[in-house]
Amino acid sequence: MAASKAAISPARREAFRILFEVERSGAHADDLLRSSRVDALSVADRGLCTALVLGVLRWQIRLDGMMRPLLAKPNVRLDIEVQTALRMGAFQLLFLERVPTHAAINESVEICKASGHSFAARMVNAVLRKAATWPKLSAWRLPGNLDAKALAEATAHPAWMVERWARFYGMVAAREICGHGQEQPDLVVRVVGRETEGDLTQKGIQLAAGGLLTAARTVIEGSLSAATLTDAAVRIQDEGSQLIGELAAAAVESPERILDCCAAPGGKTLILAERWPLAAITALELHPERCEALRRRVQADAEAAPEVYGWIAVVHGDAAGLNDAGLSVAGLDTDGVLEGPLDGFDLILVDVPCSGTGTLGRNPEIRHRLGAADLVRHHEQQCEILKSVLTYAARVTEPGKRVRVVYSTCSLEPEENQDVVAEVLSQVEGWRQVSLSEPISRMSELGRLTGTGREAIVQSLTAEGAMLLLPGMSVAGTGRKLETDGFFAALMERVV
Ligand SMILES: C[S@@+](CC[C@H](N)C(=O)[O-])C[C@H]1O[C@@H](n2cnc3c(N)ncnc32)[C@H](O)[C@@H]1O
Repeated sequence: MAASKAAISPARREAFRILFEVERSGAHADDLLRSSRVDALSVADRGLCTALVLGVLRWQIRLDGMMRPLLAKPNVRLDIEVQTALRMGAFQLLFLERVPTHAAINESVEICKASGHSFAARMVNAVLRKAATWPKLSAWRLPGNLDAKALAEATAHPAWMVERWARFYGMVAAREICGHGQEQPDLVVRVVGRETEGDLTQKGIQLAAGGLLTAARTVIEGSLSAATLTDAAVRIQDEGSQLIGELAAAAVESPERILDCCAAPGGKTLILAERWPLAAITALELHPERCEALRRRVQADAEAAPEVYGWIAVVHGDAAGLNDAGLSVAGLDTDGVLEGPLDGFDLILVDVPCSGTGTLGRNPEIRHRLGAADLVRHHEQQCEILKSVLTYAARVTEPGKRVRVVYSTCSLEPEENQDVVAEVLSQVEGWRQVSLSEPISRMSELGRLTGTGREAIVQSLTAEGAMLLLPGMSVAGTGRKLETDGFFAALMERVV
């Protein structure tokens, strides 16, 4: 329910609306923060709104744990509106140095009333007055010597998640992952076209070199509104995600036909197009709305930077059903520019839907929704997609022709990563896993990796030659930490 009283500042009103929606409908905060409503706020209000939304979601487990004992009935589930007003108030009191105590408390009380929950206003007021006496957490530092459960509590992560990371990757890595999950990730962009960096500087946006990739830029000053993004052909995309696109692009020396199997919103499709403007790219997406949005995006980007786009066909279809249905112009809803049959691919990217546990800094709400049982569901869906793609690719490719497939996720969970690759390779004939070292060397030779980028990737290679980027990890010999989301990529090829 919207909170609309004038006594509530626009930033807090919008933050409340987004947090309510995230909790009620399962929407992603990141999507809602990029809406035109947020764009319409002043720069300062946009900053406060973003800090409130992401901060509350990051610290929610800890905030709830601190406030629960103050409630008359600590185990009763509060209405979302009341719970959200409490979380917003407590977050401001504990983490935001420049928000006056009275503003944090009074506006939370007003939000509670304006959302139709006047009966809870006194309780919200009393709990937040108590919270105002607690020591600030804004200079938060992780204490040493924590076990996984204590680490989870200190960093507001679910214990089951942290216990798994500690088991798979060790306590040092678990600490780094959790620490990264509590920080605001860098805003990273990819600037496409020739004069756009200069355009951005004129608009007050300052960029610095990327950490891993020479084509990436970190925004160090200024605010990117939707208008800036459209005008300047600049795309917001985490560097880890850009890296997967770059790795896929470097997996085959000179691909002519590329299939991007799970393509929307299109970040990696557009990198493939940028790197191989002469290749015919088919971007497949299951969900009609996401497919339509991708089609519009491809069109807009091609108009903004025509020199880097060749042939991209956006196709609505199911990667898990490829082997039965195949890809055909007639059977699928295409953008009408297809020529010839959709087969004979030499490069395929399978960027499957996943739990997203590598992206908790950017998408903090994932930790509140995901359960251990969801990993089983993801694993089954991922195996189904990869198996369908490998079987289909082998069937439609001429004998003797090499096909390479990059499988990727933004998950840190073995069930979604190497377990999927191993299980599917044990079920299909004629495919093997190969090391990513060759595409990495190619990227290095082409000057696409920074020194830190090369170190980070080499350090992240598994025994099978897959890559697992753990967010927050220290990059050996550079004194730097990995600032990107976590990603997994594995390369497979058809045995010829
Ligand atoms: C991780 S996202 C892909 C991100 C994208 N590659 C990018 O870089 O922007 C996974 C996408 O796969 C789509 N998807 C899910 N199941 C699918 C299926 N069976 N076939 C095709 N696409 C699917 C989802 O709707 C979602 O858009």
